[in-house]
Amino acid sequence: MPGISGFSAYLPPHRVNLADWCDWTGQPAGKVAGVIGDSFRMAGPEQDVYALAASAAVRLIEAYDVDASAVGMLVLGTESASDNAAGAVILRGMLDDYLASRGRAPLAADCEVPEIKHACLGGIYGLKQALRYLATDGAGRQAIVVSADIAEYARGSSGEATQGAGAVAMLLEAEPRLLSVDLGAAGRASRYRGADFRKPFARYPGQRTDQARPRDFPVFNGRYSTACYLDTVASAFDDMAPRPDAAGATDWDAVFLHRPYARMPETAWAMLCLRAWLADDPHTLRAFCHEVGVDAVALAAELTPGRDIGPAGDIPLDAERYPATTALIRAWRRREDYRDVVLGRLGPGQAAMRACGNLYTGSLPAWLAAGLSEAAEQAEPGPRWLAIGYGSGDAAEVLPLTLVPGWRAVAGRIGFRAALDGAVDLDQAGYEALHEGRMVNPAAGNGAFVIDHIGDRDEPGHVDAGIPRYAWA
Ligand SMILES: CC(C)(COP(=O)([O-])OP(=O)([O-])OC[C@H]1O[C@@H](n2cnc3c(N)ncnc32)[C@H](O)[C@@H]1OP(=O)([O-])[O-])[C@@H](O)C(=O)NCCC(=O)NCCSC(=O)C[C@@](C)(O)CC(=O)[O-]
Repeated sequence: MPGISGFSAYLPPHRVNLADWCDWTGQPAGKVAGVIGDSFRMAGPEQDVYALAASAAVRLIEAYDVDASAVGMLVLGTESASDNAAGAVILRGMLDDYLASRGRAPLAADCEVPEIKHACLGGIYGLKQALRYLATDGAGRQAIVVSADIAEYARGSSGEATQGAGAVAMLLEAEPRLLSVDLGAAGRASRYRGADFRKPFARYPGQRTDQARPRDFPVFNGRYSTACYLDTVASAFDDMAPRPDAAGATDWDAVFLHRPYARMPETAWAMLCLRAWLADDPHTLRAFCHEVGVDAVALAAELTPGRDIGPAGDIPLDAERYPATTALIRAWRRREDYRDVVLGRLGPGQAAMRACGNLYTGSLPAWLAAGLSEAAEQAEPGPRWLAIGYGSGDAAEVLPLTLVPGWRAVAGRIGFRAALDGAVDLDQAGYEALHEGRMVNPAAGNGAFVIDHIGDRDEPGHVDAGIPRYAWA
């Protein structure tokens, strides 16, 4: 069964500490630390998403001594594309230049180079495409999948604390050295709803200039998007074929979910656990509902995926959309068994992830990489892992994974903690400057791609206006 043989991560050095950000903005530090995390990274104007992606891919090639000529597919999953023609081929160009500068062979001439977009799910869709390639016409080859994004929200919006930037590259093989991926047992779901989270161009073709937005930041209904996440993840979970080695619906050794901020995966997993509890032992769940004053019938209705979650709008989950579920989860958090059943099953690597922010497509691969790095230092982690990807718009994928024999030595090469090193903390002026696309001290470099210059020629025979040229610095 094909799967994952390596991970590498690249995060740009500019860092915003959320405690500082709370001081600058007057947001409640206790809530932000409890719900969101510790910090996030920002790309400087000298780095676009292709520079981030190539920086992660170079780390992968070096860490796993990849023979680029054996790579038959290079996929880029991103929702931060700055070129609407092609994307992964730009990444390919940077990798070929890097390899040539070291006297090494370029990527194979027959390497496929798709860029895939579906909000935060593009990298997981890319992973599935590459696994199918390895299982069919790409037999005997390797594939690289890079998930890279720059997650920015307008200042003053509810998403501002959940920004981030970075890239995670994965090496895939038919005989994986870290995790096999059981595509045959995977679950998936998608549906079209109203405006949960979109990124229309700042000025839509044909739109009047005075109606244009200043930047193409996301247009989103934050709290509505959390309800979409919960509902579609539950649908994809139900779509998963039962595995013979999984005793119960939630009987996994470690679960990893798309992680826009710390609390979101916890709530989603707690809800999936409640559904399993309702199916396996409705009597004790009803008794618990009674004890804490939650309507058990309303709870059962809320736990059924695919129901009408109402129109988009800024309503908290505990108001009209999931009142019984959130009340019960809050009560469950105070019980001892919540620690084992819910928190104890969420994957390792969470402390490292609190420092990352939302990496959009890179968020779930980063958690897997952080989890493997941390698990490699633990006694004997259980082998049955589950990855749950989600992308607004909205769609979810559930992938059963298995740690393969010998994974520990290979996980030691991921070095996720090292990828977090070298951060440069921003002050308020620096944060605001970067957010507005102005240069503060260029912090990239020391082994990363940067934009060297942007072409400006627009004459016959010499047209490169707007096309970035990159340098390895
Ligand atoms: C998601 C929101 C709206 C959350 O914004 P918010 O203001 O934190 O929302 P809230 O008021 O509903 O509170 C959330 C939690 O904070 C708790 N809380 C309240 N007060 C306190 C306090 N004093 N101390 C401690 N905790 C406190 C509150 O009780 C609740 O916890 P719960 O018990 O329900 O889990 C915001 O972060 C946002 O707009 N984010 C951007 C959108 C987003 O991340 N959506 C997530 C789902 S969609 C997704 O993941 C896809 C995405 C975004 O990554 C994009 C893509 O796919 O491309």
